[in-house]
Amino acid sequence: MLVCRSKGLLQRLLSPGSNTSSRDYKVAVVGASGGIGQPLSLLLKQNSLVSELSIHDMRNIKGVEADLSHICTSVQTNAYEDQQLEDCLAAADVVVVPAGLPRKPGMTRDQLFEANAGVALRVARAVSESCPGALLAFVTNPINSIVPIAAELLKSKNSYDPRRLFGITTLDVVRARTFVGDFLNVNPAKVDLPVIGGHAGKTILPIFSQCCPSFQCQLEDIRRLTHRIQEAGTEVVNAKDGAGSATLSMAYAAARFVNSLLRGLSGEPDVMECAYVGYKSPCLPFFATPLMLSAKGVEQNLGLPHLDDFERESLEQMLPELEQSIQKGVVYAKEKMEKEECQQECQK
Ligand SMILES: NC(=O)c1ccc[n+]([C@@H]2O[C@H](COP(=O)([O-])OP(=O)(O)OC[C@H]3O[C@@H](n4cnc5c(N)ncnc54)[C@H](O)[C@@H]3O)[C@@H](O)[C@H]2O)c1
Ligand SMILES: O=C(O)C[C@H](O)C(=O)O
Repeated sequence: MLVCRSKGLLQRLLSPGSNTSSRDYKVAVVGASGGIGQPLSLLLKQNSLVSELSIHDMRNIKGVEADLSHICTSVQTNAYEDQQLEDCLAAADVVVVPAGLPRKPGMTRDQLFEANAGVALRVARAVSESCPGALLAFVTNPINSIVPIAAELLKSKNSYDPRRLFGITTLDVVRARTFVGDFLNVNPAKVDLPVIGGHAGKTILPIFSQCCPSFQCQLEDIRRLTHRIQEAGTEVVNAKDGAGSATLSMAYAAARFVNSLLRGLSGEPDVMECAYVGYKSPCLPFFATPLMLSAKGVEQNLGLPHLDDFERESLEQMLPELEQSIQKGVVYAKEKMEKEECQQECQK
């Protein structure tokens, strides 16, 4: 008799590729014991599109599993320790990665590069081995470099599909909605506005000219709101005073993004999110824009929204920094992979 841990997995074995009409997905969370990973797993445990939640971390993952297992939803949770990453990711539909060090006050996101770049290589390699068709979404900072690193690794394994690799920038959108909601004294859930570029300081660019509801205000107010959105992460880092960066709001934003990916996978039409991708990106090889999602991952890159003069000027100003961050990731990945190849040759 065929015994299968997950309904989703059984279905995929019986009719591979049949998932577009199914609502029975396996989601893997890498870094699930962390400040983001735990509340994100809690939210995914309540998602009716998920049948299996596979969680991985280098520490304390069994404790997190025991805790989650006492929650009465039908989502089955399985935990994997450090060396079991490939098992954790086997046949996953979506892999979401909140693994890696967070900032402390005074640090830039780029200063996390050395600590976190290896996470991108390790997870991308495991995805290429265990679930090459999965949608892979990184939370890990510095996002602007982490996604290009993962892309290089996947290319080297012939598993790169730019429709399926994402840097999650949803928190910037969530913040933009919240701050505009406060400013206009309206429900933030009713506010819609795109945020483009990347995810660090001035590379985060909210497009107020496309805000719905539209509003008229002084350029000074737009500058102030833009600056607050660009520095919102630092606001939380400073308020936490050394205890880490945004975790709860990020878990909310990542859970929302994963839900949108799953809705796209399940064939729901018109699912849109802004995210940092390398599929038909305007301006640079990787760029956050509004996207239409589908069973393919990105169905369509909706490109740059219409920009006013202030937004066009801000876009021009961010491009050199974002380009440098992308290049830094690409160079790191190439050098690291070359070194590994050399070491393997030497060992033969
Ligand atoms: N994209 C965004 O908008 C955004 C927002 C907030 C935080 N972040 C980033 O998310 C990351 C995580 O933040 P946090 O507050 O949850 O940090 P945290 O330190 O609380 O948790 C990180 C977890 O990752 C685990 N980990 C580290 N390396 C790993 C590996 N190779 N494999 C598996 N697990 C690994 C750690 O054991 C830890 O449990 C940071 O890099 C942070 O800067 C991004
Ligand atoms: O600010 C950070 O370092 C975490 C995250 O990128 C955020 O925007 O909250």
